[in-house]
Parts: sequence; C-alpha cells; structure tokens
Amino acid sequence: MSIPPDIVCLDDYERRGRARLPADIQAYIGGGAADGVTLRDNREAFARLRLLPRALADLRGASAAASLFGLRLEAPVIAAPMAWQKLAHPEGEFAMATGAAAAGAGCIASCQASVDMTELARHSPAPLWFQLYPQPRREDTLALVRRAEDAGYRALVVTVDAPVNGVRDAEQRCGFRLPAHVRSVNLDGFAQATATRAQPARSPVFRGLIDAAPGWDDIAWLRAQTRLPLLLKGVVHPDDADRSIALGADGLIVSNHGGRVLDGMPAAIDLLPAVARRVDGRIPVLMDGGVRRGTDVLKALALGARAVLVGRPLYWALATAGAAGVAHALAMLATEFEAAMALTGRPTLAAIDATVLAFPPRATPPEATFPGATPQGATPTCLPEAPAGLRTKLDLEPREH
Ligand SMILES: Cc1cc2nc3c(=O)[nH]c(=O)nc-3n(C[C@H](O)[C@H](O)[C@H](O)COP(=O)(O)O)c2cc1C
Ligand SMILES: CC(C)CC(=O)C(=O)O
Repeated sequence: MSIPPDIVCLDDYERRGRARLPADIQAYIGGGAADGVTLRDNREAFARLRLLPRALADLRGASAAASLFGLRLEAPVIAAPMAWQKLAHPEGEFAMATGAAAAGAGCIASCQASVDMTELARHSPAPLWFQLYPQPRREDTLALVRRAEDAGYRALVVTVDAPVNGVRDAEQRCGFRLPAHVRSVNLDGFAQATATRAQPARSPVFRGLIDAAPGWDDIAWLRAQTRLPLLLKGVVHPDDADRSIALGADGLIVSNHGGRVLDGMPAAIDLLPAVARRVDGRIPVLMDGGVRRGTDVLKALALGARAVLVGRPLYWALATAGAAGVAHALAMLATEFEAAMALTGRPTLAAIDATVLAFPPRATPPEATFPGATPQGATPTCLPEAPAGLRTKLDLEPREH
C-alpha cells in the first residue's frame, strides 16, 4: 500500500485515516472522555513548552538509539497498546507490530487485541511487550501472564488507570459497537465484570463493575508470579510511584490514557516532572499522551522520560496504509526527533536534560507541586496545584484494601 504524498507529519494521518472509517469507529479511536478537556490539554501542554537551540555543537557520531527491557530502538518511541486494531485494518495488530519493527520502534500489544497474542508474537519481526488488564479472576490473569512468557513477550505493562471505563460521550452518541469480526480473542472464556441489572436506574459503577477493579494487593501478587519486567501504566502521583517501586515495579508509564478515562486530569506531560523527580532514576519512567512531534519526544525526555508511547496517530496510520503507514509515521517521528536533538545540540539521549527547555520548570520538591503528597509514602490527600492555565483538580488518593 503506498503512502499518500501529502502526508508529511503524524497529524496528516488523522484526516486520511478518518476518511476510511465509519463515524462510530472514528469516535472510538479519536474520542476522549466526557468533554475532552484532558484530551485537548495533552496537546496544548506540549505546545506551551519552549525549546532552546544551541549553536555549533559537535554532533559527530550522534545517535537517538535507546535500549529498554529487551527492546532495541532507533529512537525512544514505542507504539502504545490499543485495543481491537482490526477495526482499522484487516491485519490489525499484525500490521501494527510489523510497521513498528520496520521503523525500529517498540510495540506493546493490548490485552484487548483482536488477534491471538501467541500468533502475534510469533509473526512479529521484533520482540513485543504485553499490556495486561488484570482480570476479575486471578487464574485468568495468570493464564495471560504465562501465555505472554511462553510467547516471548519481553515485558508486562499493567494498566492501572482504568478500573472502570471512561465516560465516552462521543462513542455513545455514535452508537459504537464492535463489528462481528472484531473481539478480544485473548479473553475468550474469561469472566468479565458486569453491572448489576436489577436496578437499572442506579449507577452501575458501584453495583458490579468496581468489584472487579484491581488493587495494590493484585500488583504485589502479580510481581510474585513472574520474572518478566513489570511496568505500571497510568501512575501519575509521586506517592503511587513510590508504592509501585516498593512492590517491585521495574518501570512506570505516566499516562492519562490519552484523555480517555478521567476527564479533568492534567496533561500527561505536566504530570511527568513530579513523578520523575520522585523516582529519581531508580527505575525508568516513560510517558504517553499527546506526543505528535519529534519536539514532543525531546520535551518528554527533557522532563525525565526515558521513552514515549504514541497512540492515536498510529491507529490512523494503520487505517490509511497498514504496516507501511505505521512504519512511515514512526520513521517521520524519529526523524523529527533527531532534527530536534541536533538543533538543541544533544548528540545522545544522555545529553538531553531540562536545559533543553527555554523555561525549565523550577526544581521544586514534589511536595510543593503536589501539596498532598508525603515523602514517606503515607496516605496522600489530593493534588491541589494544577499547572498554569489549568484549574482542574484531581483527587488521587489510592484506594485502600
Ligand atoms: C483506540 C484506543 C484504544 C486504546 N486501548 C488501550 C488498551 O487496550 N490498553 C491500554 O492500556 N491503553 C489503551 N489506550 C491508551 C493508549 O495506550 C495510550 O495511553 C494513549 O492512546 C496515548 O495518548 P495518544 O493517543 O494521545 O498518543 C487506547 C487508546 C486508544 C486511542
Ligand atoms: C477495551 C478498552 C477499555 C480499551 C481501552 O483501554 C481504551 O479504549 O482506551
């Protein structure tokens, strides 16, 4: 499949991708939770950051290469886990993995993939990570872990920010339903949480759905079940980062799920610095949400990320041109990132730090940014101070078990 010549950046894929998909699938892929405040802010927060070029830097032998939990990457960029990719292309996740490998990018297969996870790993030209939604029954979670191990996945990414799905107005308005040929094949036969139907007028969240939500004890249990590196996706509070490390997490992904779960959360890039400062190099911190340009990758690394994940643009690229589209999108992003490194005088990833930013955030302790946070990891209260220009607040008190 050839790449349309007018596609010169990641955003260009959205227009082309949408044109090939029905309205309800567009709403599923492109939508955010509720009013889309967080979805928009993920982009706008990147745009607010400014970069500072350096003149005449010695860039001989420069490289953007990265290595992370068994993935060798041309640039610190990974395809985010995204459900049901057959919605966009008949080859679904196979094409996503092939495209990512062709571009030298990493790829994380979703727990809700529309193809068999073992077949996917077998056909992927490069190693993959597996994203895990803990299942209501531990035996089912364990079955997924063992399949991931046996199939050669190099890491487990446990998504912890979606104990219930977001309020998806756009999907609801369009009446989004999975077509018959698309389903979560890897969860066949597993029990799933359901809302109690007895009192349909009452909220289904606390009547059924939340009963199956994972807690910290599930992370401790999972840690004891596998030697695979364990990354937690969706940790955004410094105290939760501490707790994750104490339980043996090997990496964290600062993420608001692309603005798809809790509308009103701060942008992911605004949440990154406090987590990175608290982690202080103990384990790698990654981020996702709103990464669309090589300069965004640079900004994320400047604020403490080791790598970024990219979501929606790759779904649109998949819809537009299958594996070739995914490879092209990721290659464009890597090229833009290399250009941004060169223009800011950074020949290696190790040379990227907050001085890349024209106005780096003040190096305040996390407690100042997150007044509710406590350095010892005791019970935090809330996240009162939103980034400049954003007045939302978020109660991040972890659930107790
Ligand atoms: C269509 C779609 C499906 C997604 N499915 C999953 C999923 O199955 N598991 C998961 O952890 N995150 C899922 N995500 C969230 C992404 O992994 C990622 O956090 C987010 O897309 C990053 O934001 P971006 O789209 O702005 O790059 C999904 C995102 C999209 C757009
Ligand atoms: C099956 C869905 C809950 C997958 C997901 O995480 C998403 O659509 O954001």
